[in-house]
Amino acid sequence: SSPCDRPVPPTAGLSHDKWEIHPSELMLLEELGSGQFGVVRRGKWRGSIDTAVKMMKGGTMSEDDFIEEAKVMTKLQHQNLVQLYGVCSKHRPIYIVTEYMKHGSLLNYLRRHETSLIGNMGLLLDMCIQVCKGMSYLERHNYIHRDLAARNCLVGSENVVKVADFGLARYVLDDQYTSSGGTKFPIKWAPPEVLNYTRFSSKSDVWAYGVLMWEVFTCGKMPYGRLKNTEVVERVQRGIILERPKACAKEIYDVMKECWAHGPEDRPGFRILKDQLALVAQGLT
Ligand SMILES: CN(C)c1ccc2c(c1)CCN(c1cccc(-c3cc(Nc4ccc(C(=O)N5CCOCC5)cn4)c(=O)n(C)c3)c1CO)C2=O
Repeated sequence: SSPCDRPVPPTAGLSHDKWEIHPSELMLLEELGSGQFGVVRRGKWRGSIDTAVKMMKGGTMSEDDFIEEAKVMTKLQHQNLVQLYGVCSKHRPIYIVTEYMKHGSLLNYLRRHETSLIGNMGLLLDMCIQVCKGMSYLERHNYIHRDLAARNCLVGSENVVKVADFGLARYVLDDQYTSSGGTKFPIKWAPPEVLNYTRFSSKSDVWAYGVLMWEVFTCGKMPYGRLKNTEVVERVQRGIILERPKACAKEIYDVMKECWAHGPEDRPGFRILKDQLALVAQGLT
């Protein structure tokens, strides 16, 4: 697309480091929760722009590497990706400033609205399609999420769903999270090649996307229930997959099953998935 029809990131022209945000232009508001890197607060930027501000707790992130990567991340712009506006990196703790999504995580949204969502297959499918569009954009830019799950997607007004925190897994210092043997490693969203060789790719994101679809059609159930991580690893390596959720039509479950092909090369890419889900959505109307 030509530069003129790409939205100019609001950080443009701020300073020669256009991804650098001046803390004086941020007004910090209520706490939204805390994640891998510490507390996140809602903020107003330049008086009017709604933002979420991650305030990096010391020792949680390899900050210099992230600040370098932030320059790339601010260029990833898509209506189904939570936009990184910039960073405040001239002080400690550093701040990561992103677009604000008023309904919080997709996982909590699904659990909070289960009664109104469970019968609405069209809406659940639309949420999956929005995530697929965001992931298809990342795939096109050879960008791997590494921790795609409903907890890492966010919901805005009018049921807009966006993928958040893509690529951040690379900067987490907690090895309980980064090593596949760690207690915080997302085992239940990981394919065999990640469990065995931590080999991440857009095709391992596709496996995780299949699990995210399962989360959506169960309105936020925990995959594999209360099975221990060791039991899940054993099942996944033996090719046992998640069962079809009651609220999920067979042709939607067929797409989920494609995402769980044992070999990454046998899984479709997000572009293909997008087309398949669009056809299923047409068939539903
Ligand atoms: C390494 N990986 C994968 C990471 C790293 C950091 C994080 C995450 C994964 C995911 C979790 N996380 C995190 C932590 C805290 C906040 C945010 C977080 C929360 C937002 N929004 C909201 C809005 C409302 C509410 C809320 O309280 N409610 C209750 C009432 O009904 C409406 C919803 C919560 N969050 C938001 O817009 N962003 C951008 C980030 C986020 C998401 O960003 C992180 O900060």
